[in-house]
Amino acid sequence: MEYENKLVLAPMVRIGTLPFRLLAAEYGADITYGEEIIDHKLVKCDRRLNEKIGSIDFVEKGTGSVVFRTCDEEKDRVVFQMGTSDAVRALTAAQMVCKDVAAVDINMGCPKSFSVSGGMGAALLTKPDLIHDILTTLRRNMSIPVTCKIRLLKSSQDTVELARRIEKTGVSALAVHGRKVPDRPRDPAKWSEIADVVASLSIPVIANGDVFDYDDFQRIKVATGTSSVMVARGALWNASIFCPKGKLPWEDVKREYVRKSILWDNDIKSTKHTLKEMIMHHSSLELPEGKAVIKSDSLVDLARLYGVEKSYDFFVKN
Ligand SMILES: Cc1cc2nc3c(=O)[nH]c(=O)nc-3n(C[C@H](O)[C@H](O)[C@H](O)COP(=O)(O)O)c2cc1C
Repeated sequence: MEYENKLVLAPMVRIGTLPFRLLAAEYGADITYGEEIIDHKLVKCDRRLNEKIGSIDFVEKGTGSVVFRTCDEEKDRVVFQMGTSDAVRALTAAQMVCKDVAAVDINMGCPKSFSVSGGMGAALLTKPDLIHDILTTLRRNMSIPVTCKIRLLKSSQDTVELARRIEKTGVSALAVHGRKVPDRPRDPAKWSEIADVVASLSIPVIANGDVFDYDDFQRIKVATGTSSVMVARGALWNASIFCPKGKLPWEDVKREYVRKSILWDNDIKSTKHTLKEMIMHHSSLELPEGKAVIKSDSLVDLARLYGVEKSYDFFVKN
């Protein structure tokens, strides 16, 4: 996979499942990251072909829950993002999915206590030897691209130093979220510090942070000097942000998301969570639509709510 000149859907826990990734791609995303999946969880899964819907599922033994679902249509652009703190376990997990995805990415930016206390996510940023171990192990043993996603360190110099070490492991690209570990999402992303990384590396850098409109793609490219841009919240709130002609009405985007969730038999909890996040941004969960989503028990309830019963009938009959 190439990483130059790409519009990228960022990894988002509980959001970046198959229907959301396909939605973003339909609107113009070139590369779509899946939600972070922890290596411990993936290694407990079996790979199964789901003949009913034509997906490839990684299903947890014992519970039967689908941990990762993908399909042939996205094989050349989907990135499997992993949470890990151990090179050997990361490799075991990566080898399980490598034939079904375009690349594997390691999350080195998540500041949440669940990740950090397990030595994953942003905890890795202070362990350059472990980063080296994980990335070189994956690189040497995998034929698909390996990448990672970091946050900024305390000083720009520290970030550049770490980015240079990461580049030496042979990764194909580096995504940089322009915030530091203690920063909140409302703090502005520091595009100038991403620019320092871009200027110091030869591999493609994917700039991430505060892209909310199509015009922002050009602004962040100019400000950072890179050609590839990753979007999280801007895509969550309206996945058609990737359309060069401008965003579609969010009502249409939401309905298309529900339709795809039905066709790909998406987990109802994850579908509701994504819809609630969209509604909270544009309106309120206290209004009738929000209340109805909260009350929905199944995809058929959501099909009725959004007037896409035909998709549900198609799903049931086929
Ligand atoms: C709902 C949500 C879930 C996220 N989950 C992940 C994740 O699984 N892995 C990751 O590396 N970053 C995750 N992030 C961080 C985003 O990928 C991104 O780095 C951050 O939101 C900044 O981009 P933005 O300004 O476009 O939102 C998440 C962000 C949001 C809003």
